[in-house]
Amino acid sequence: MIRILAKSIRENKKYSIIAPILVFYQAMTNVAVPFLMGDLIDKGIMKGNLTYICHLGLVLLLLALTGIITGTTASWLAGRAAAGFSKNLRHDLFEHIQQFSFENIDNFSSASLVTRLTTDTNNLQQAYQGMLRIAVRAPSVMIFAFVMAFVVSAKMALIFVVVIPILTLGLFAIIKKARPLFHQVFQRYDVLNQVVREDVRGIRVVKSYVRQETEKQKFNDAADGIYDVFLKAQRTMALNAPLMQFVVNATMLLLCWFGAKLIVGNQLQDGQLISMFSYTMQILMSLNMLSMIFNQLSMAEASASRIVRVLKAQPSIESPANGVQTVKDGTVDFDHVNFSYDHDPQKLQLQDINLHLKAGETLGIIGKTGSGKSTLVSLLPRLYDVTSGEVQLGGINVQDYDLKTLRDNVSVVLQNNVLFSGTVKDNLRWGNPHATDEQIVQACKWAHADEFIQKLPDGYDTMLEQNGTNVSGGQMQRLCIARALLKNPQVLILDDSTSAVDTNTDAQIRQAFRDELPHITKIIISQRISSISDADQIIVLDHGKITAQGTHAELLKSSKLYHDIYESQNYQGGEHHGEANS
Ligand SMILES: Nc1ncnc2c1ncn2[C@@H]1O[C@H](COP(=O)(O)OP(=O)(O)OP(=O)(O)O)[C@@H](O)[C@H]1O
Repeated sequence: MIRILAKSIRENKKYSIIAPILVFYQAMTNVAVPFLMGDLIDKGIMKGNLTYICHLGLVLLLLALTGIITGTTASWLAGRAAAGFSKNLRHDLFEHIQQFSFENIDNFSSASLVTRLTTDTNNLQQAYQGMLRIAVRAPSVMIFAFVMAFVVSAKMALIFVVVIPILTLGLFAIIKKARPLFHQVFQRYDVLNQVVREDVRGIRVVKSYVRQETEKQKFNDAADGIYDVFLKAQRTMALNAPLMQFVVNATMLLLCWFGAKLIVGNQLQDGQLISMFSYTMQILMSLNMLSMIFNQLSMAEASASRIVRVLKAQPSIESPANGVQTVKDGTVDFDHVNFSYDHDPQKLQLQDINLHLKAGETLGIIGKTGSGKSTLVSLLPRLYDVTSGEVQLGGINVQDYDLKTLRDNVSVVLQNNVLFSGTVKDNLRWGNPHATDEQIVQACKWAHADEFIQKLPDGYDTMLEQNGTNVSGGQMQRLCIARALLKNPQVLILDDSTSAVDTNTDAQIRQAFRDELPHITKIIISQRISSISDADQIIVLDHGKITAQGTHAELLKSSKLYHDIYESQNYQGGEHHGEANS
């Protein structure tokens, strides 16, 4: 785990090495000061030796100054190293997630990937900063203060031999109790993130179904969940203060008692007793800091393992070495294709699919909800890989293509397509970053989007809100089709992508495809018979199987399901008057 995370340190390595060295130096100065102070009192002040006071005073001043400078520099370097580390880690995570297949995303869920990129990475940043400073400072101060205490007075230092194990046991018992609670806090943050994400993304649905109260309740439950566990954890951690107070006071009392005895017996000097007080504070405070950093590191461990799980996950679909770089044409073949999302041959979502499409042909796909239409088309651009059988494009197995080449040549307008914040033109250029303005306008004309874009306040430079909330559903679908056309693909897949477009415009878009883009193979999934009735061939899917195949006229005779859908859409003389009733 550490080896994988350490890869993200990179250019911050030098800061990560220098910071602990400076922290160590600062710790040494902190430990040296009480010893020299004691000396200054005993040999300088008590004996009225001004030269000694001046010399030692100067040394003390120098130590204090260098301690402050190294401490401040160390803080700055550790902060910089930790921020740089988390920036790299976030970048590495993001890059890795970009290579994920749909299956990988399904496995992690997008909400949990967001938490890992944000909350978990923040935890690691704080833990890393703590590691560079406190995890070095606390043990260094503790060990050296302990040694110095022995140097000053071995007899009195024996007090620490008794006190330190008691305090250590107490502190770690508290942490042991609080640790699982802190882990729970982070899990509950996941729940809160999920609720907020869902609500914010679906705010329009929430409002239209007047579900604000339910959503508020869900949010309150999640927020209260965090509050409750956090309160429990803090209640446990609050025991730290009385324990520390008790141990510090008890140690001071013991020191006073033994110290007074030793001073009376001339075995200890006043300055040495004062040094012992300082060392007591340093040792006990360091122990407290150690327990805190131990807690922070153990919390970060949970975040680290969640992040490493993502970094270790291999993309389930990768580009082959020396993949084919060109696609001859848009011929599509499905040869005895079976598919299961769970890789389980007993739970197939697609069964024995056989299809042959010549380049430029149009295939219509219709079937009930959940019959496997989207699944079928997702196999062509390798959004998922077949469980058995073979899918070919241009006569070559899709798995033999370079993945970018394949996806550039198979343009998919998905069912839940999204637009991103930016101008209309920016969004369209996702299809082809080098597209000229003329090419953009042309694609929009084919998709019947040009007309409404021209009417937008700034035309093609109009800003779109995230997910295209300032355009209508049908306009968004047409923009997505234009974006897909700009890729100049061999195959264009429209997965129910004109459902919000009126039938007239839908027909005009298909007409444009036929007239202007005859070389592109078109695969159209639709719930509307009118959207596919003029296709060269149509397949009817039912429970993952092709139950009928042919032209519109043939299917009306041969497929009862097709006929029923046709009837339910109230066709009269080829005119469409309704929607699919699947
Ligand atoms: N990511 C997924 N993981 C697991 N099962 C899935 C996944 N996506 C779809 N399924 C399942 O696969 C089957 C086919 O789903 P698919 O989305 O292909 O149907 P569809 O015909 O396109 O439906 P619709 O018309 O509603 O879009 C369904 O039973 C569905 O629950």
